[in-house]
Amino acid sequence: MHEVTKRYPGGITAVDDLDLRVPQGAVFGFLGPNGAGKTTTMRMLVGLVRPTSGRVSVLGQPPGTPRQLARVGALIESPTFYPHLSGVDNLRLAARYAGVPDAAADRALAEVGLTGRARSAFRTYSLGMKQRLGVAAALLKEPDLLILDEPTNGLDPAGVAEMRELLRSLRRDGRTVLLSSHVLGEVEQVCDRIGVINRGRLVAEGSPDDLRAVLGDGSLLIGADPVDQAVACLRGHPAVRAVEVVDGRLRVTASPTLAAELNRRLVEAGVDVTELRPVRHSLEEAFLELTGPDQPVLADATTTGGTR
Ligand SMILES: Nc1ncnc2c1ncn2[C@@H]1O[C@H](COP(=O)(O)OP(=O)(O)OP(=O)(O)O)[C@@H](O)[C@H]1O
Repeated sequence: MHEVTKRYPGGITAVDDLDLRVPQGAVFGFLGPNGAGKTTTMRMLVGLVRPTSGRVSVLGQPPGTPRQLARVGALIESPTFYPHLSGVDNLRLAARYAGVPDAAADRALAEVGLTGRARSAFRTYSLGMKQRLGVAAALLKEPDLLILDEPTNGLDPAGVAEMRELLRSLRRDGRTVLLSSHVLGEVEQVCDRIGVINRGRLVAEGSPDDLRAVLGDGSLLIGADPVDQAVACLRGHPAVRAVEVVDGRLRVTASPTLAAELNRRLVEAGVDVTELRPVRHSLEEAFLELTGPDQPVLADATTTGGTR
């Protein structure tokens, strides 16, 4: 999508000049706090909401057309399943509705790991199983793009773990998935790329490592003897922003890529280095920084070869 803005009647700008490209074969995490504009964006991708301005193209086609919808599987609203019917019967109904053979229901159930409970009534499913059945419904048409809006929302830790495993297997199968979440650890663990959205704007985009990197230095933990001499030596280095002593070790605010150089300097200064390891930003820290009140705009949404 290119320069897409959505203003709702009443004046709320839910999406603000958004550029987004999802590379084919990637699991793309769309991360943002509540109200950031994720659902609105996803609804625009399947033609449920019309953008106020800008261009949306999904798999090379405008959203919401029958040809486009045939290639996209979406779990945006909770799907309605009949509580008294089994998982497989619910899916077979959905398959008929989608115009695909019954066998697609069995295949999709296997893909989400529900074959063992296929014949149990939907009402007996845990929330996590219900959610995975929703993903199975979205997979019925063997879509080229799968859109999942907050698939882990409301799940208990076991349900979250199962969903994570499912997302990993979709990734292994080479499926293109756009997934929204505010569950940071989940996105970090299953996504190849992450776009962070805040107040309708893309504030950062890249791999989980890219996101940590753009947030600056990170730090290094160094065990050194004598400590005072090590502190004096490192404070003199132009790329070191701060040195603190924590529990007898040095916490050095500097890029982890400087590890070898700092080690050499210390040794040359006659300091024994007993330990040296990078302390990386967690994605959570990155996310909170990016979605805080004074967040920088770091988006580089110009990746090539996109699905849209
Ligand atoms: N139909 C609507 N009419 C008016 N305002 C809306 C409508 N739908 C969403 N909004 C507003 O647009 C903004 C973005 O909402 P959206 O649901 O897209 O965000 P979100 O990132 O998906 O958040 P959440 O995680 O809470 O669902 C919010 O301020 C929301 O109140």
